[in-house]
Amino acid sequence: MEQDHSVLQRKASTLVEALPYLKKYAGEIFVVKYGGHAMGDEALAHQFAEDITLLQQVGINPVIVHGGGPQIGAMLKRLNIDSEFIDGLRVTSKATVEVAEMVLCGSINKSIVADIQAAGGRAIGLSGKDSGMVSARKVERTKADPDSNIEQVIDLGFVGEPATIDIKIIQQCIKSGVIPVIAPIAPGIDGGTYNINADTMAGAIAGALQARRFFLLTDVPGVMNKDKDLLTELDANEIAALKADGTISGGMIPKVDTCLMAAEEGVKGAVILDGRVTHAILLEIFTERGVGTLIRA
Ligand SMILES: Nc1ncnc2c1ncn2[C@@H]1O[C@H](COP(=O)(O)OP(=O)(O)O)[C@@H](O)[C@H]1O
Ligand SMILES: CC(=O)N[C@@H](CCC(=O)OP(=O)(O)O)C(=O)O
Repeated sequence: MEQDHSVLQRKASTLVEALPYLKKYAGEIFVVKYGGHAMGDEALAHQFAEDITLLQQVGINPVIVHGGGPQIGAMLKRLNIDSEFIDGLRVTSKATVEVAEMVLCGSINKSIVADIQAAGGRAIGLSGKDSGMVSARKVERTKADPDSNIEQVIDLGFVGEPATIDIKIIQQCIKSGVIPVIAPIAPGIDGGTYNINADTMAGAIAGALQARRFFLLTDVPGVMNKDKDLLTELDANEIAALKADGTISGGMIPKVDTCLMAAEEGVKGAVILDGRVTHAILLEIFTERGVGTLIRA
């Protein structure tokens, strides 16, 4: 019987296509934001861990920052704690931040680490609290009152954004061949614990590390227009217009903002892409056209 070589040939041609990229990226840091919606499926989670391990094996230095919004939401519901979002940020009471820390630094962080270990890689779970990596400042939001038009401060509670980032512990992990897996929880300058949007945390870390690439994995193909067509590239002006007319809303707001900030800080490729697609990261890195939305400064 004649053998069908087509599958092998396809694999070989993909590998040949990938070779120039492997050389180009060897020794570079890639920050990957792994979103709560993208990690819902167990098989995809294992595949994500395998892809990350493969990147490390070919000489790239992956750094993972993860979310877990839906998982925090589910736990809050079980505990009968109400939760609401303003501009993609969870209003965070004292009780909510306790749950966020438990879910992010506990179950989610450890399950990503375990998946990477099972895939043959080495990983360590950290949060902004560990080794003084991140300190947070409280996020301020204002909104104009529709009647008086006077700006009013909205209190989001224990929602923070990175104020300082010390990259030493991340660099030490990379040097030791260990993949850092970072949860978006950090101590405030006031001593409290702050819940940081994972996109914001990831972009700040990508900027501080001067990462070569920054990937935000989510549950949509990228940024889409009103007709649901994928927008393959966006700059700051286009993003401002899409936010102003409401095309970009909710959880997509912190994503585009953090990509812009990372790009402005020197990250060369900030991309929002679909974490539900098989081997999404590999397709983005090792193909000429890539997938998702590339954000330019
Ligand atoms: N213009 C847009 N294009 C794509 N998604 C958008 C857009 N505007 C808002 N979104 C919403 O942003 C969501 C992704 O953000 P989020 O739910 O916070 O994901 P994650 O958990 O991956 O961080 C999408 O599922 C979609 O509902
Ligand atoms: C302040 C804030 O909104 N924090 C987020 C942190 C987790 C997160 O960002 O998770 P995803 O990336 O899965 O959305 C939250 O509480 O949901």
